[in-house]
Amino acid sequence: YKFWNTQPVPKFREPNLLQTTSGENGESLPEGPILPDKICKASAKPEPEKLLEGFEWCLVDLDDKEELQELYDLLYNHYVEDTDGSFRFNYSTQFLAWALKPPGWRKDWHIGVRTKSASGEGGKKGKLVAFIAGIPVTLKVRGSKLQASEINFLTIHRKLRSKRLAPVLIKEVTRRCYQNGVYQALYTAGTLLPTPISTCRYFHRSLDWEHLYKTGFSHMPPNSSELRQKLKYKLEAQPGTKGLRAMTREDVPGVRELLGRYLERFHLRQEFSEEEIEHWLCSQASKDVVWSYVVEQDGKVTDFMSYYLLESTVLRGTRNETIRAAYLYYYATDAAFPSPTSPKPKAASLQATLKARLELLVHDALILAKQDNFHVFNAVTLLDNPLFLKEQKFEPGDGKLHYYLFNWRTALLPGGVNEANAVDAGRMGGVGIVML
Ligand SMILES: CCCCCCCCCCCCCC(=O)SCCNC(=O)CCNC(=O)[C@H](O)C(C)(C)COP(=O)(O)OP(=O)(O)OC[C@H]1O[C@@H](n2cnc3c(N)ncnc32)[C@H](O)[C@@H]1OP(=O)(O)O
Ligand SMILES: Cc1c(COc2ccc(F)c(F)c2F)oc2cccc(OCCCNCc3cccnc3)c12
Repeated sequence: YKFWNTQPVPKFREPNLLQTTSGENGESLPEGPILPDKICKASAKPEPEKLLEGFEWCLVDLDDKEELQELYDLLYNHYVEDTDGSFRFNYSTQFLAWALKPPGWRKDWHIGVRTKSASGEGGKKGKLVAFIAGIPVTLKVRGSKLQASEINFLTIHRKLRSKRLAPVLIKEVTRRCYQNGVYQALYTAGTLLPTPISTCRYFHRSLDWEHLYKTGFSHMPPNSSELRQKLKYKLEAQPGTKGLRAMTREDVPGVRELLGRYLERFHLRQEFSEEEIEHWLCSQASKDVVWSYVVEQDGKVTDFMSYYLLESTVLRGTRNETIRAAYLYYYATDAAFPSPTSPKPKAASLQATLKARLELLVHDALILAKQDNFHVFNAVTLLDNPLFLKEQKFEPGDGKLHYYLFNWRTALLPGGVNEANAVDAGRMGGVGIVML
């Protein structure tokens, strides 16, 4: 039987709020909202979506250690696994607090579903069995600036799957966004839903091949050996870039300016305030979650790069093994801009300069991550990543990362891969947002 009253079939066919620019008979439609703001606002009911008996809505208070732990436990046991169910993301409590409480965060966008506790009203809290979260984000999509929400960490307890609860959670977070005057949302998913605006692919660069082999993350390629694999991924003991040092709060204005200019080269990107740059890259909240480095030359920040820690639990093994993965986060370099002195360089030589610079920065990131005992370094084919993935020995992952923009019509964006799903540096300039 169904826990959830399947929503009455809507009288009219609900507009697909995820579509690209061509209409039914191929005519090109204008960029912009699919449902006008005032329609969204008017449609936001004052009451939450109905849940069937035995379940109730709740807010998950991430400032409460106990509730943060409950969320951690729900995700630890029921969040995303890789395609063949060998690994599951293990977002730490510090990571979740950092990811879900950026400047401007809203308590009413941390939405949970609990079982109704036996003692009815006001008794002990029931069990947290589902969650969905949104955070506020300022998006730039081609020429448009949107105050949107970023939706993430949608999770339903395994025992409550395939009961149409996900659409109820999505409707509820939509309602609360509308109530707050937010009519667009950005999210990623590994599953193919109506109309992604872009599709990327993730890549993995081995740092500790033996550990990845032992845990079943990596396999022995034909006619290779453990020694040969270790040699293939061997790294220098120290980074090589002159002027490379850990980012500090004093670097925030310089990094914000550099990143802002660098991201203008991508059709989909986020605008960051100084508070947001600090939060995401070098705050107390990002400690032990994000590592950020700058390159300072003649008192100026000319480059920066960062990566975040996200462990995965190994599900098959007996001993509760873990994979410590570093994920390439934001970076920027002034090698992307024509230098004011040299005459207008040809695009090809500018890209060659950028590629060379990014190789050095990412190679140093690999060395630093290896120093900190990470087992693997992951990256997605967004930003300028296609310029260095192959050379830096990243191998393709077995899934895709689809980007979705809810209630905003815009043309498809290149995701750094071609039709054959191979990395393609000719398909850059689209996605400039790194999703956690
Ligand atoms: C303006 C503001 C708007 C705000 C909202 C914007 C939209 C936000 C959208 C959410 C962004 C999330 C971003 C992330 O967090 S992506 C990570 C998602 N989480 C996981 O993968 C964790 C493990 N899996 C689960 O917990 C469940 O399997 C989930 C919860 C994923 C589905 O639960 P369940 O397996 O019990 O299924 P159901 O019977 O309830 O419902 C089946 C329906 O749900 C559709 N479905 C399945 N997976 C997803 C998915 N990842 N995004 C959107 N829709 C999804 C599916 O097409 C089907 O619809 P329809 O095709 O039959 O109609
Ligand atoms: C997703 C994803 C994978 C899929 O493979 C794994 C999934 C879970 C694991 F525990 C694991 F170890 C994987 F390799 O490998 C990645 C490497 C780099 C970045 C990745 O996703 C980044 C954004 C994930 N955010 C939300 C989300 C989560 C899951 C599916 N789709 C979207 C991924």
